[in-house]
Amino acid sequence: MAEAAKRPKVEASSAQRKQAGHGLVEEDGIKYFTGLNQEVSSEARAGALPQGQNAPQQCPLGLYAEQLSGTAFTQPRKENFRSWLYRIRPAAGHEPYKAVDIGNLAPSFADAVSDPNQLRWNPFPIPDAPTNFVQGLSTVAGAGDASMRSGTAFHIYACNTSMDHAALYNSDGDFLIVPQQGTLDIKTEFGKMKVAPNEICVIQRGIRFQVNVTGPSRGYICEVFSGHFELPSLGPIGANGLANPRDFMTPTAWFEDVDEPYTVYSKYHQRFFAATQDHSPFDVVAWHGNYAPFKYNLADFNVINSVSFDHIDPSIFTVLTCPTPVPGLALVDFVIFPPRWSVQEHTFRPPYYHRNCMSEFMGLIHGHYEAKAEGFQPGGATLHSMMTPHGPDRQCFEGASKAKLVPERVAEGTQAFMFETSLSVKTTAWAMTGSGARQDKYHKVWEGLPKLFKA
Ligand SMILES: O=C(O)Cc1cc(O)ccc1O
Ligand SMILES: [Fe+2]
Repeated sequence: MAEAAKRPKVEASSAQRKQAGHGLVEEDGIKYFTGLNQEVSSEARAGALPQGQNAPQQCPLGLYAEQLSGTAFTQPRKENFRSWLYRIRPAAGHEPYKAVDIGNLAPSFADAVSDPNQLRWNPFPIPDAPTNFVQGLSTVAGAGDASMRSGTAFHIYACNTSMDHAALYNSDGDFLIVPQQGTLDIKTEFGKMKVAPNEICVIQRGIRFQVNVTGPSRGYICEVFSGHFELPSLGPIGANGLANPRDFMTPTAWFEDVDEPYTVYSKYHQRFFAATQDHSPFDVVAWHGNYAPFKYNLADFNVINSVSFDHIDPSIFTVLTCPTPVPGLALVDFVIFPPRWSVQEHTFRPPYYHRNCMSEFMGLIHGHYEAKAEGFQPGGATLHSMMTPHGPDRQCFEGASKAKLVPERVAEGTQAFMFETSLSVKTTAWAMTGSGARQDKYHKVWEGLPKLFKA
């Protein structure tokens, strides 16, 4: 069999994805809708959704109707996101929220660290002591202010314990979660999602969710304080390519009717608050709308690149973008560096040396990043802030400037990614010292690049 034919197209759980009736697929025993931000309806009990109206005087099956708005009521129709939830009890029924001191969130970037240096971190440590997803959240970098709905934050989660009888919702923005180690079994108000390394998920503002793990688990989170992630426009690429809409998967309704104490955490102004209630918040029996979490397998990304010469800008690998009101300017682009063929002629093929008016935060899910010989490891990170010069290290430059330019598979068994923001980010004390993961000699990778100039 030819090499290419042997190479699996999809990794991990997507390999088992099956059609499961009209507009649905099934994976790991969970049914999902396919598509992105579509208007859908889902019932975990037949007859639970009212027909012809959202708020009947009495809802079917004795449920309460509740609207969850992801955009202002008045935003234009094609950007208007909201869902109607039909639940056993409304979300409003809980004891008062009290501030709790857990995790390492940065409540503000005003006093965070300004550092224009190239920054790199070893794999962030996963604690040995029992730590759940909420307790294991730490902010690395960011800019802006959640209360002004303006900005972004990059976090690491590192945990080993499930969120038993607990849920979290984020008032500050949307989470794009990138697992690096350990599969996440996520319960949400909209249903369940299983998200393995090399998959990502987006859980939008306000949605209650619970993260369950089976062992040491780590990953990256990009939080956006405004807007929502969407597919990039394809321009002259045409109607298909990059991340295709049908590969996005949204949970179908699932609920638990559990009258036991639950803690609900609220992330509000980048701080945690906790409230108790006497029942599970995962009591949504049916829902309809277009505001719902989703997941995506990065192995489904259709890679497009130069087949003639030169290194194409990494925007060609954009999976999702969170736009600003300025056309073409992202608050954050989520970009990957997937396995692919490299065929460019008379070209220095790795990333070029560059200085960017965007800030580039990179992580590695698995494998080895093409622009760095060593030192950038899975579970670690780099930050090249606005106008911070960077590019291939010396070893990579020397190899690639002399390499024989045959067609070559690059980044095989690898998945690096980038959160690229138009903001100028600051780092946190946790990132710079508390985590113990920062490499203080990173700048040395560019040391000794020889003078090749021939006058
Ligand atoms: O800096 C990086 O490694 C990311 C990156 C990759 C690339 O191919 C071109 C530009 C760029 O910023
Ligand atoms: Fe870069």
